[in-house]
Amino acid sequence: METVLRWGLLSAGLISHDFATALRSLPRSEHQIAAVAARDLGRAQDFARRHEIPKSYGSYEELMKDPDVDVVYVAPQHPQHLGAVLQCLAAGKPVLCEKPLGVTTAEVREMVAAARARGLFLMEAIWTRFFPAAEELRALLSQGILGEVRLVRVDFGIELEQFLDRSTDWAQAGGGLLDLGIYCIQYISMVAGGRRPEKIHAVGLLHAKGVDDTVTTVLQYPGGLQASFSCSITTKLSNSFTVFGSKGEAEIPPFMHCPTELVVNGKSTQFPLPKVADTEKFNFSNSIGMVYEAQHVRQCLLQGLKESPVMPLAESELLADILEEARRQIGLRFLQDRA
Ligand SMILES: NC(=O)C1=CN([C@@H]2O[C@H](COP(=O)(O)OP(=O)(O)OC[C@H]3O[C@@H](n4cnc5c(N)ncnc54)[C@H](OP(=O)(O)O)[C@@H]3O)[C@@H](O)[C@H]2O)C=CC1
Ligand SMILES: O=C1OC[C@@H](O)[C@H](O)[C@H]1O
Repeated sequence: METVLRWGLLSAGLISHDFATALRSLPRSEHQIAAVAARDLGRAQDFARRHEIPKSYGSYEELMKDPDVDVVYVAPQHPQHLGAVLQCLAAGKPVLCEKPLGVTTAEVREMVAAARARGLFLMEAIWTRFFPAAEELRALLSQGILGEVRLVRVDFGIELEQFLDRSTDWAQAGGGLLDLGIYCIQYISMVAGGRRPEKIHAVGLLHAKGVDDTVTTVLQYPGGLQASFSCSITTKLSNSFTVFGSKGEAEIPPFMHCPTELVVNGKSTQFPLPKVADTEKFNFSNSIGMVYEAQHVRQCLLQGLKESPVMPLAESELLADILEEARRQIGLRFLQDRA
């Protein structure tokens, strides 16, 4: 593969706009956007004009056949990830798919198996892990700076119901767990070294529209590590993440899902975002930070990797398992859940 990575974007939606804006801030010798596809050609064309993308398609399938696309960024809403990812893999394209990779564990395992069967790269876009603050925390944990890690607390609550229709759309697998809770679980799993919890207990309030409104879950890992998280689409929470160990504590303040600060035993270190022109507007907080995951994907592909060592496929499966068990315990089922 040439050193320039040519992206194809599936969807002309909100996060796809942010990702395109972030990609355009990177050196063109390393990242270019070759094409965008949307269900509606007109919207794809408008998006392409906005982002100076040479090609636009009115169907995802057309983009997947484009030989000028090296990797596909899958960014429709949750329920559309499965079909798009499987089609991309069948077309021989490596994939970066937005979180959550799938709505159910069965969906995630189907995508993982397809990627492995075809020997193609697949990564769930848990962009948080690629921020310098998160990388620094991983390094400190591996050095044992906090001693034996004993307890993790994290929460993610935003009043999404007030401005994001999909957050309360049951048919689109809305709610807090899949959209926001996944960020909490990925931090807990990162601290736990990707190990499987031995106990999961979830309590939850369901929203009038049938999705999860606010959920609190506790987990226990072999060896005694305990973790708790809360997520909400109706209540603003602290949106911070804290790890307590036998020798100290580390905290990532809000917004922990796109971190620019790490506090270790009271000492703060800032990790400023890359500079971007004031004229560039984003739909979500700190989206310029999507450059980190894009650069990671390029490095993985240049090295011929089939999955990310930082966000491995087995861990995407584990995140899906934890999400599904929490949903089961609070009585939340989606269309995609098998009988
Ligand atoms: N990493 C991050 O920080 C963020 C990640 N995300 C993730 O990205 C994904 C998209 O979120 P967001 O951009 O806010 O979503 P949008 O509401 O912008 O929808 C994205 C696209 O999904 C497709 N779509 C929407 N509704 C339907 C439907 N009913 N049936 C079929 N397709 C539909 C459309 O694709 P088309 O354009 O082709 O018509 C739409 O443009 C989610 O999975 C979310 O978890 C979202 C926000 C932040
Ligand atoms: O990934 C996300 O991060 C920020 C939230 O506002 C958004 O709904 C979610 O999809």
